[in-house]
Amino acid sequence: MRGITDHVLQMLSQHWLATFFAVLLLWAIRNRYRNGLHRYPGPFLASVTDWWRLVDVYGRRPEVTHRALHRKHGDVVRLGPNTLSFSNPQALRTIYGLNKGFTKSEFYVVQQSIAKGHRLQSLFSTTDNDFHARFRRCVNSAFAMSALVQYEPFVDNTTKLFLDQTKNIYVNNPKGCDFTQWLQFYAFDVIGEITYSKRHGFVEKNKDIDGIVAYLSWLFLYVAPIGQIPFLDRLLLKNPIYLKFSQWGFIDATFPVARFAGNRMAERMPDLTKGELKPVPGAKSLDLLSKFLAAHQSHPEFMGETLVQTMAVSMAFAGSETTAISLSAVFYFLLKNPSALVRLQAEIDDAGRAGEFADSETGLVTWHESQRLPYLDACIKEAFRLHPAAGLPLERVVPQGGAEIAGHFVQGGTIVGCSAWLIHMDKGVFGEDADIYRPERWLYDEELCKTEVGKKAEESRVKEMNGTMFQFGMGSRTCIGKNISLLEIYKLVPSMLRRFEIQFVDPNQEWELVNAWFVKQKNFTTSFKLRDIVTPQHTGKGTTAAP
Ligand code: HEM
Repeated sequence: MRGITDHVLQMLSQHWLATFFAVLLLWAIRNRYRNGLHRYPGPFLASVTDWWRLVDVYGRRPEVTHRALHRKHGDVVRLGPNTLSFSNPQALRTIYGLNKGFTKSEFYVVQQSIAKGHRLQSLFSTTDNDFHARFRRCVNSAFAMSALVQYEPFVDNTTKLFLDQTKNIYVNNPKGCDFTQWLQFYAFDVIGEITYSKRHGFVEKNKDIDGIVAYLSWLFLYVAPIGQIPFLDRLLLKNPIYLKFSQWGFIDATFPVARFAGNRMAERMPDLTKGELKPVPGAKSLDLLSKFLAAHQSHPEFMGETLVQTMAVSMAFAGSETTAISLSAVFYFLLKNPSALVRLQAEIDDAGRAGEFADSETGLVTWHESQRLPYLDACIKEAFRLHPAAGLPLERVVPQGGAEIAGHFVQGGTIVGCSAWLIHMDKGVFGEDADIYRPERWLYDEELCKTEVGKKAEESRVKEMNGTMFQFGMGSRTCIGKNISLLEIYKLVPSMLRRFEIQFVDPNQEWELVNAWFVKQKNFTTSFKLRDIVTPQHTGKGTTAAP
């Protein structure tokens, strides 16, 4: 027996190059035929190695590749040896449906932040459905629509400051404004204020405090490609040696956002260093941190200090870049489509004349006032549709036993996902002109609504579009901060348009997109001029709209 082993080892060492290629070939064949996925079309290299998709994502425009591949191959495309992308909206209900047993893939684990050398398993990044369900139950009420009322004053503070600072810094400024960055400063400060009743200070200082924005941008640039081969993360940022050194205090691997959260918690809870999670006596606050602390008090066995901190950190992680990207998209498409901008401006000014806004001094619009502006709603939805923030398929692992997805049986363990960049282009749902910006598609066609049948058809058309929108994900892992981000967007857009005339500095300049998991815009430079805020017109019988 020993003789045979020696002989084989000798052969292998003599022919190591041939051995290496033979092993490589076997590995490629195994990958190619894995889980029966060879039936699905896609780039050949993608079927044998995940390096194909890593390189594609590293190119920073994977959504363009995904669209081209689906145009060529149809509804299902193989993006990796074990990965399928679905573009048919029917797939959404199965992959993201409640209690279907799909779990998030390891892509999300790469997004865990680190504090003092420890990974923070967050609501967003956990792959454990039971842990997630328990965690979500603890914090869900803090994000309910009814809680919005409590957060609106926080949003108002930052929005008023933002309007004033836009005036002070950017009105008639010949250099113009890097609008995406400016909106990101806004989104960071709003989320800081809602979470801790304290802004980070981006808008006041008009600068990236503690390099948080730059760090986050860098992190997403890392997460997007490395997430395609998550194992690499263990060799790089979550290298156990690096983490150990950090735990021993030799290096500081704490994410700046986590440090900010830690400092705010320490201010709020002086006894934190003694391991006690007790708020300052008498402190009264309606912010998110106070709600997470209340969740700790009602579920102390589950919601410990780490989870409270993780939740606070997640707010900045998940809620700033995404909101800023969506706000940028709303403004960008309006500026690129002057007829839509004119119509929206008219809707807002008419409401101003009709006395529908309580504030005629700062231009601030309340959430309730914004809900009475249907064309605003259409413009925001159309921007969400054409530029969803997340730019990669939201990956899920098929449960053991496999699943039928949009007419295809897929084996357990396969990674599957849908990208909003494809779903939102579905012509069957959004119309033949799905690839152009047309907010009117969200409004009922008045002509058709003249008959009962036509009205029903219009209602079901718009209902189907709403039900297919995927910018916030779907199912049990749908965005928990959706209502907060809508609060910001529906308030800020009309408030800005009441107060300023916004233009491109160079009308011919197109923005540049960088898809680093979230699709961030660059080269979106705008100028601002002050507008006279339209005030209510008094007719003697109260306030009425102008003709
Ligand atoms: C326009 C702004 C936003 C967009 C487009 C957006 C998008 C998303 C998407 C697509 C997901 C699901 C990811 C997946 O299934 O893989 C998600 C989850 C999440 N979002 Fe948002 N988000 C936004 C704003 C916010 C805000 C403001 C917060 C916090 C206040 C937030 C916190 C979260 C959290 C914690 C999750 C994980 C939820 C869970 O797994 O239970 N997001 N978001």
